[in-house]
Amino acid sequence: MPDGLKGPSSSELLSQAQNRLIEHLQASEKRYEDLVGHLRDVVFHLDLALKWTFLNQAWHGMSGYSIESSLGQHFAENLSEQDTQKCTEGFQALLNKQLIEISEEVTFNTAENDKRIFELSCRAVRDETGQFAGFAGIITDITERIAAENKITFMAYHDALTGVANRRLLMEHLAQELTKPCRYCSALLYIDLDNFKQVNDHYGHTVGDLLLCEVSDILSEYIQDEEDLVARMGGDEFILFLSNLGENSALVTQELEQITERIRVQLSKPVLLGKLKIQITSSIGVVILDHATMSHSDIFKYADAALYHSKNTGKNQVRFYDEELEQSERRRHQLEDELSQAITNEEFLLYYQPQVDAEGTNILKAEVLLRWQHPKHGIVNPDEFIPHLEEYGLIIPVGKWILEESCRQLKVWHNAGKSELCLSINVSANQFKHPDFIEFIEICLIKHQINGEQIELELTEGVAIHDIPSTIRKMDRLQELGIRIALDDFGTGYSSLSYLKHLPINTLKIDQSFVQGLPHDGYDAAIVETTMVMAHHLGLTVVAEGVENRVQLAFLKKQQCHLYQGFLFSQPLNVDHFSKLIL
Ligand SMILES: Nc1nc2c(ncn2[C@@H]2O[C@@H]3COP(=O)(O)O[C@H]4[C@@H](O)[C@H](n5cnc6c(=O)[nH]c(N)nc65)O[C@@H]4COP(=O)(O)O[C@H]3[C@H]2O)c(=O)[nH]1
Repeated sequence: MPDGLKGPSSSELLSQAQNRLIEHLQASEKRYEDLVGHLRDVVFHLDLALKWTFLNQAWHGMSGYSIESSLGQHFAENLSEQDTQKCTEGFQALLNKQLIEISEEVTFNTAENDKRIFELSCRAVRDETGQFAGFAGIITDITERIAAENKITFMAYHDALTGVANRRLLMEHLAQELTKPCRYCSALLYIDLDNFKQVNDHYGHTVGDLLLCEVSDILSEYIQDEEDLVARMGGDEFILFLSNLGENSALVTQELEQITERIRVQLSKPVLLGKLKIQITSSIGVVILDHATMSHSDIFKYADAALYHSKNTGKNQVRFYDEELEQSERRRHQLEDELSQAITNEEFLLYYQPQVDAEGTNILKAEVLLRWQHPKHGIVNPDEFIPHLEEYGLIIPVGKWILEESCRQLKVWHNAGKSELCLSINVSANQFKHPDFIEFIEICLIKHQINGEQIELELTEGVAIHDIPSTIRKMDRLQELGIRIALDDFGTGYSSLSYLKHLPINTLKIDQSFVQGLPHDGYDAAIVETTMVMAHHLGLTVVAEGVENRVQLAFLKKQQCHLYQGFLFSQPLNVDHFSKLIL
C-alpha cells in the first residue's frame, strides 16, 4: 500500500476512541448536571461519615444555605436530635443490608429559621471495588403537602362550624379509651340545648350558629386532660368526655355533680351575640363509664336515656344514669314493646259514649274513646297509655286505626238504620300535625262512604300552640269536607279566648272539671255561665262533659247547653253494648 494511503495507526485509533469516549462522558455528565441542576428536589450524596459530598442547586432554595457552606458538613446540622437518630439508624440499616432503601420524614430548620418538613429518601452506594462508599438520594420539601393532609384530616374529624371534635372523632376516641384498662373513672356528658329551634326561628340561623360556637367555647373550658374531648354530635347536641377523674367512684360522682351543675348554670346565663342578648338553658345526661361492662353503644344508650329523663322532667337539669334510671328505662322499653305488640296483635278497641239532647232521650252523637285490652291487665284506660303512644310516635299508626275503625263502624250503624248518628273522634296534636292527616281522613270518608258532616274531630288547644296559620289552613280544609271541629277540655288551657277568635271551631266541650262543681262551686258556675253566653254569641254548639247527676243537668239546661255527655246517661260502652243502646 502506498505511504500516502496508509490508514491511522493503532495508537491513533486508540486515542480517537478515547476522545470519543471522553466527549461522550462529558456530554453525559453535562446532561446529568442539567437534569439534576434543574430538579426542584435536592439530589445528594453523603459519605460514610454522613457528610454531604454532593448537593444540587435545589439545596440552596430549599434549605437557605449555600451549597459551598454545606458540603463537608454533617447531615444532622439543623435537624432535631430525634430526627438525627431516626436517620442514622436508617443509614445503618442500609449498610447492614437490612433495608435497600429508607425514607424518613424530618423537620429541618432553614437558614431563615423556618421549620420545614423534608422527606429524605436514599440508598447506599458502592465504589468501583464494590465497597459501600456512602449514600445517594433525594430530599423533597413536603411541608405544604403535610399541611394539606393535616387540614383534610382535621376536617374529617372536626365540626366545620365550631371546630370541636365531630361524631367520628368522638367514636374513635371512645373506642380507644375503652381498650385501656381503667383505674381512673371517666364520664360522658350528653348536653342538649333546650328549645334551640326557637333561637333559630326567632333570630335566624346566623345567630343560632354563633350561639353553638359560644357553647363549644364554654364546654372546651372544662377540658383538663389531654384525653378529654368536646364533640358536637350535630344540631344542638354536644358531648363532653372527661377522663382520669380519679379512682374513688363516690368522690368522682361528687366532683361530676359539681362540674355538671357549673356547666348547667354557665350555659343558662345570657349570652351577648352582637347586640343581641340570648338566654338558653340546657339538659344534661351523665354516664360514668365502666370499662369492664359497658360497650361503646351502651354508653351512648345510657347517656341518651339520662338526657331524655332530664328533658322529660322539666329540662334545664342534670341527670345521672344510675340504677333507678336503669330500672325506669327497662320499664319504659317494656311498655314500648307492649304497645308495639298491641298494634300488631290488635289489642286496641273503641268504646263509645253517647252525647244526648236536653231531654236525655235522643243520642245524636257519641264520643269515640280508645281502650287497650291488655293481655294481662285487662281493659286499660287511655290516660295510662296515650302519653306513651305519643312519646314513642305510635300515636300516628294508632290514630289512623282509630279514624278508620270509627268510620267503618259508623257506616255499620248507618246501614242498620241509625243514619243520623255522628261520631266525635279525639285527635292528638301530633296526629293533627302529621302531613298525611287530611289526606288520610279524605280516604277514610270515601272508603266507608261517610259524609264529613257526620264526623267531628275533638282537638285540644295544644294542636295550634306553635303554628296558628297552618292549623287554620288545615281546619278550613276539614270544614270544606263538612267535618266539624270541637275544642276539647275548654277552659283548662291558658289562651282559650284568643283561640276562639282565631280558629274556625264549631263546638266547645266544657271540661268535666267545671261540671263537677255545679251548681254550688261559684267559680265553676261562673266559668260555665260565661262560656255559655260567649258560645251563644259566637254561634257555637256546647257539649257539657262529665254530667253525673240531675242537679248538674238542671243547671246546664238553664244555661241552654246543647248536648250532654256523662255517667248520668251512660258510661263509655263497647261496640256491642252501644249497638244495643242505639238500635
Ligand atoms: N268522672 C267522669 N268521667 C267521665 C264522665 N263521662 C265521661 N267521662 C270520661 O271523660 C273522658 C272524656 O274524654 P276526653 O275529655 O276527651 O279525654 C280523653 C281523651 O283526651 C283521651 N282519649 C280517649 N280516647 C282517645 C283517642 O281515641 N285518641 C286520643 N288522641 N285521645 C283519646 O283520653 C282521655 C280520657 O279518656 P277516658 O278515660 O275514656 O275518659 C273519658 C270519659 O270516660 C263522667 O260523667 N264522669
